[in-house]
Amino acid sequence: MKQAKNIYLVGLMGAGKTTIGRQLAKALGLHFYDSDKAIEDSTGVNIPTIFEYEGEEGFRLREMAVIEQLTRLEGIVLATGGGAIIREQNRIALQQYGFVVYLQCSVDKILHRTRRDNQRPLLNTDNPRARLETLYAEREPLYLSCADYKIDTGIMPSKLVVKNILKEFKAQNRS
Ligand SMILES: Nc1ncnc2c1ncn2[C@@H]1O[C@H](COP(=O)(O)OP(=O)(O)OP(=O)(O)O)[C@@H](O)[C@H]1O
Ligand SMILES: O=C(O)C1=C[C@@H](O)[C@@H](O)[C@H](O)C1
Ligand SMILES: [Mg+2]
Repeated sequence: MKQAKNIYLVGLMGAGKTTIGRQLAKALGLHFYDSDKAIEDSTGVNIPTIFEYEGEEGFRLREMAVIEQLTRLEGIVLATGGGAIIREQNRIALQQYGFVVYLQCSVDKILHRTRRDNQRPLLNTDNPRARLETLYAEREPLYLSCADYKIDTGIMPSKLVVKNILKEFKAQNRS
């Protein structure tokens, strides 16, 4: 079993990566990073603007560069962008350097959580439910393929999600 010093969170938009990631980092005394925020900080613009000017492809290239940088750090909790696992290079880096947790969440819950937010360009469509269902179907196998642990964030409070992840992370570090 691997003994990772980092926790990397993967999962769809609104699954809770930022929320859970911050709490995990606090509990473990680790630094928290968010690949979306790192991209925004380095470009000085928000994600919808990057999509507008560079398209999804431009965004994915930036995301890959940021993940390459962040996976060099040791002792961090990293919330990855919802689509980071699309690129094989990212999946390999995440698997290699961290304990990867897939935050699973139903489409219904995600729609509810993201209903008032317009910061997610892929959901700015006439039919966000259909879009999410497609993304879920396409990405679920990829999330699972690189995850060391998965947990459903739609059925329990974030505190309990954090408690379960901490238990698994500590167990893999002991074995
Ligand atoms: N376990 C949970 N139970 C209830 N609500 C939650 C839970 N986890 C997160 N939320 C809520 O869901 C919303 C989305 O969570 P968050 O922003 O952490 O998702 P995310 O995975 O980082 O999304 P993105 O990929 O778009 O950055 C927030 O309003 C948060 O408070
Ligand atoms: O699911 C996705 O592809 C995305 C999720 C967000 O975290 C951002 O990375 C961006 O909006 C794209
Ligand atoms: Mg987030």
